[in-house]
Amino acid sequence: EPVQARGMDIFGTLQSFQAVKDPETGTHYLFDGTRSEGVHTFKANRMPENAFIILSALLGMTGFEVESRNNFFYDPSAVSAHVNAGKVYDYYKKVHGRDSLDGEGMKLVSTVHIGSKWNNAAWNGKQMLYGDGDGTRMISLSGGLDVIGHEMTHGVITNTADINYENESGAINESIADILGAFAENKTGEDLWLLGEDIWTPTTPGDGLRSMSDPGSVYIGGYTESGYYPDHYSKRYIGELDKGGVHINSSINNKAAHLITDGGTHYGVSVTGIGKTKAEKIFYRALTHYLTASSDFSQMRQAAIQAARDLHPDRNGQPSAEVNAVMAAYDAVGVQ
Ligand SMILES: CCCCC[C@H](S)C(=O)N[C@@H](Cc1ccccc1)C(=O)N[C@@H](C)C(=O)O
Ligand SMILES: [Zn+2]
Repeated sequence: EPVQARGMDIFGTLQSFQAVKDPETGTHYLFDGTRSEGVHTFKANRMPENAFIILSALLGMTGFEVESRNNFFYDPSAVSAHVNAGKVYDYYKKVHGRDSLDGEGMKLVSTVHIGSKWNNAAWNGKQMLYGDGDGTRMISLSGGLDVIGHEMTHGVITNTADINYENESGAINESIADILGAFAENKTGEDLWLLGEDIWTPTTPGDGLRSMSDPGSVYIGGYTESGYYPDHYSKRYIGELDKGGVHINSSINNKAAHLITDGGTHYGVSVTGIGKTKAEKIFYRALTHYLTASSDFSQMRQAAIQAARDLHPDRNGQPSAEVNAVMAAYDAVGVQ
């Protein structure tokens, strides 16, 4: 039956959350039945990540129940994954009126300790998977609320536009995961626009895996001519690596989202920001009403403009400030 349980998250913060107790054995499980069909968090058995990703997708393998003693859970990665999944569930419910990833309350399944020192997290079409990080480049990825928002947004994408995961479509897929993941984390200031800042390079503060506000400030190595993430369509990566640069070119659309929200002048184009509350609804509506599996950057622009027009109609034949911000932002990053 449902019980209030406690445990330490990866930052050593005591968390209190929903779990269940097996009346026969008295064992507790990381299952929160208060959010639709539930939030269930498991641990893997150090199986290599590629094997686990495939087998869990094919066979529905989820790993093992997380053990506890006297209703206290001692696995910080699992506690972080469990608590953060609940927070992202609440974000989609409260802000977008969406009941879980499929809109019908589907169970949220996460498994932590995937692979060994794996510096990544994934969505395998059915559940979220989190690595522990190698301790230097990354720490347990389930500690990043924007990471969990990113992976769960892939779940929303699967159940809506189901955007392809390569080339321009893949970059849009990745960018929507970053945008709604960052908005779910709902930080303020520059931290809103950094991805993975809480679990990235524990000894270096203020950095992240990607920056939405200034993509070109983050070094990515030899993928691009400059060695930095692109912040304009003319600088996009064209090649085979990273499935055609899905984690590279996503920065172009991320920058558009930053400009729509906060405004700014980018390559001489000025945008008047409209704020997070409007921006997140425009991107959610673009995803759920206009994007498709093969959407490219140009179609992302059109989808965002149409979503903005739906939510903020023209007046006297003139586009609203919101529609103008979307058009200007895509002009600024060179997407027509
Ligand atoms: C092997 C399967 C790889 C799946 C890639 C997943 S969806 C992904 O994009 N993961 C994010 C994790 C993340 C998210 C936000 C902040 C930090 C890290 C990601 O960006 N992965 C990078 C490291 C990559 O796969 O290149
Ligand atoms: Zn992703």
